[in-house]
Amino acid sequence: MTAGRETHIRVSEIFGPTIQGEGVLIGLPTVFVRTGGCDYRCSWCDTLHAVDSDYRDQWRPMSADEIWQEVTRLASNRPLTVSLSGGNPAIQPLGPLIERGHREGYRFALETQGSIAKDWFADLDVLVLSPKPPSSGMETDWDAFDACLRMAAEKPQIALKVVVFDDRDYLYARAAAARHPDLPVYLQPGNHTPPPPDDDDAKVDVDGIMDRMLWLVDKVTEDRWFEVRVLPQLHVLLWGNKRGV
Ligand SMILES: C[S@@+](CC[C@H](N)C(=O)[O-])C[C@H]1O[C@@H](n2cnc3c(N)ncnc32)[C@H](O)[C@@H]1O
Ligand SMILES: Nc1nc2[nH]cc(C(=O)O)c2c(=O)[nH]1
Ligand code: SF4
Ligand SMILES: [Mg+2]
Repeated sequence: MTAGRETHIRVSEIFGPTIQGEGVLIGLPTVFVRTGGCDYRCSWCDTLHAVDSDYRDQWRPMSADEIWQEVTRLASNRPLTVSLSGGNPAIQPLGPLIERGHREGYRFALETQGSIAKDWFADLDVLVLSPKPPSSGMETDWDAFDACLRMAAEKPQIALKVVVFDDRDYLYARAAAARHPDLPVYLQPGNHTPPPPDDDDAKVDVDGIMDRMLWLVDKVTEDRWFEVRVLPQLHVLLWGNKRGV
């Protein structure tokens, strides 16, 4: 691998401004930089076009400079929060991009499952850690997760976000929250109708997601779990399974 390639970031898509549809920054205008490639393969992943290597030919190695030009063009040079997602963006060398954006007054939030720790996590403004519950088919490596927290070194704002499909997932979320009593926790009802990567118009069962949302609200209130927040994926309610929003 050449030195140049090591500094390049594999990008699946850059889009926005839109609003952040999930978790701690919900509703906030943002531009997304979605990287390509993931060390996980969750059974219900809604972003397979940035995970499955079948879509590799759609991912482009870009320099921090090239990405920055596109972000600032989309934002009309008005500083905003940039959301880094994927795939697993922690695989990519994002440090120089964050440094560049900070110099121009932008903020950075990152979404990752917590399986890979990077020293540049400490430069983020917001770190969203989204460990994966049993329904995903993935196993959580809590040592790796703890390494992510150590790398963040209490500098960014940190939130836990757990997708919940069923009772086992809910119990997993409770255990994850108990393990990290100082972190704010967001529960997100799973979308059981994630898009096949090639079908932008794939229908979403919004009623089904709302049923799961209501079930989750019942669970937390019955359990007197009063520190948690329960939020649907707002962008899915607004735009369904459409890509790039
Ligand atoms: C596509 S992932 C990319 C970032 C990173 N790989 C992660 O999982 O945190 C962004 C967020 O979408 C969530 N997500 C993925 N598929 C979903 C689905 N079918 N329903 C609800 N949330 C989903 C993930 O759990 C994660 O919190
Ligand atoms: N609007 C909007 N909000 C989001 N929050 C997390 C997203 C993601 O796919 O990581 C996402 C996304 O794709 N769009
Ligand atoms: S970790 Fe995130 S991007 Fe990777 S497969 Fe799971 S939900 Fe999709
Ligand atoms: Mg998404």
